[in-house]
Amino acid sequence: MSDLLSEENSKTGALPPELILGYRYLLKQRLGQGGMGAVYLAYDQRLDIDCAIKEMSTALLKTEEERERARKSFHEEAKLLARLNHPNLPRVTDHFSDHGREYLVMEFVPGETLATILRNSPPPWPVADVVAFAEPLTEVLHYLHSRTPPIIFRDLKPANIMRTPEGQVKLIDFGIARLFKPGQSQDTQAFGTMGYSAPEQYGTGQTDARSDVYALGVLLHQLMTGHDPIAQPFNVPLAHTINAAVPEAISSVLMTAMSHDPQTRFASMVALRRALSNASQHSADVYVAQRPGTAALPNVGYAPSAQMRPTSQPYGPPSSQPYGQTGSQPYGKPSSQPYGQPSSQPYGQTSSQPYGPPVAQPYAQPYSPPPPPTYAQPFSPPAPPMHPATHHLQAASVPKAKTTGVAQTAQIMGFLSLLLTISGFFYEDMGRDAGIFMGFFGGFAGFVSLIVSIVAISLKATRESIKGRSQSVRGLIFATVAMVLACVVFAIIGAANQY
Ligand SMILES: Nc1ncnc2c1ncn2[C@@H]1O[C@H](COP(=O)(O)OP(=O)(O)OP(=O)(O)O)[C@@H](O)[C@H]1O
Repeated sequence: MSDLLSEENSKTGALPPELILGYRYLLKQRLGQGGMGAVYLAYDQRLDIDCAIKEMSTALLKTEEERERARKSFHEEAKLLARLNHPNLPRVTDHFSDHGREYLVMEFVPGETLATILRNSPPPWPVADVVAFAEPLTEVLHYLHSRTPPIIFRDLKPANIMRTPEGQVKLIDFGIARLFKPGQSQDTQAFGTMGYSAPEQYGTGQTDARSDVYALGVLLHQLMTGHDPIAQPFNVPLAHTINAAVPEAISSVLMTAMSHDPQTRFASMVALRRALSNASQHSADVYVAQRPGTAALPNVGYAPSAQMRPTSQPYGPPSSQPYGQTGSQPYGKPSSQPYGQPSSQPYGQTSSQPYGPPVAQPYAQPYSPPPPPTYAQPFSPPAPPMHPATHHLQAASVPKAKTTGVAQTAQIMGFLSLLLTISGFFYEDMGRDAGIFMGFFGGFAGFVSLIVSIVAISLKATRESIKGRSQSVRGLIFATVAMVLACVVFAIIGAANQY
């Protein structure tokens, strides 16, 4: 034991269960192991709750000066992280040093990493689910970018995103471990994962919010197409050329996000989110066409599905990450491990492994590469985010004419009835009888369009189409106003008649 904790021992992740760290945290099991450190599930004896503890060692750093600098930066960054408060980030609650190692204590996030989810439910996922999944990510990244000073995540990838059984998404790795990697402590030096990280992270360029925009673009592209970004970093084909179910408008948004030149990317998460939302609204009819056939992972964005519920683990809350399959890659190096293949360096293959043998990962649905992509337009200047003419490319087979047709009729009828009723107000010019006729006819037409609007809203396909929904609601409003105005016209004409 003393050997495991000796300051010379650079190995992390070897602490046994039942060990008490910092006079407070009872170790339960190891959750993951990366290049620079390990993460444990522990029990906080003071607060009576589970927590996750990240362990990092300074032993790889050569000089005492470097080690001291890393320790100092670690405690400074830990304090910065402790000030963060966002539902999509685990709370950082403590940090301490013990036997030459540094520890960061944070909220334990039950559930699975996106890397694990992808192995069990390989992409492509339904476009609408990916857009829903992107929402909390854009929110939390915007939160980080709007801190003072801004926090750039810089290593957004499936292994650093967790999803709780309730469907909540959390970013888990702030890259604090880079401080313990020789030569990686400066912002200007390479830090990230090849394939996901923006080109400027590997050159002399300074990273900013747009570097995270790039990584999110890559991730969403992977979820919508199944294309492995690690295979050919910085050369991602247009999403709709790999998966025809991706509307061109969304494909174009992703291309803008993944532009090589940060200047031509979306400037912020807010801009990316807005563009995605616009593109998906305009493609709403396309979604209706896609969803029945492509629901590979229903409700992946928020609601827990049986597929994603963690299996029970010997120690308390579940970890679906078997030992040795961290899914994370050393920073700055291209990965040689595509998703869906087990790690080539599993822990626990020897009997001396403190945590027992590794759990076999069920690779029931191994990653199958997408059809050979066409690199027809790799990184040509991004097209404008929306192409209205192409939004209906996939919609030929949708019962669109019927559904949005009803909604459209409701809207037009409602509007006409409103015009008729309003013209009743001009009875003095038209004559009393014409005014009564307009009021009566407008009110009656309003009543009919009210019924048509209610029918439109009750149709499932209309409800699923954003355009259909808004048309029916407009029809409903026009019709109601027309009926109310018709009553007003009668009242006015009636009153004028008495005098
Ligand atoms: N707060 C947390 N709650 C639950 N599990 C966590 C938490 N943080 C990390 N984990 C688990 O530990 C694994 C490794 O975590 P993390 O990504 O922070 O370390 P790493 O891959 O070693 O990172 P680094 O890139 O910093 O070396 C994750 O894949 C996840 O399964």
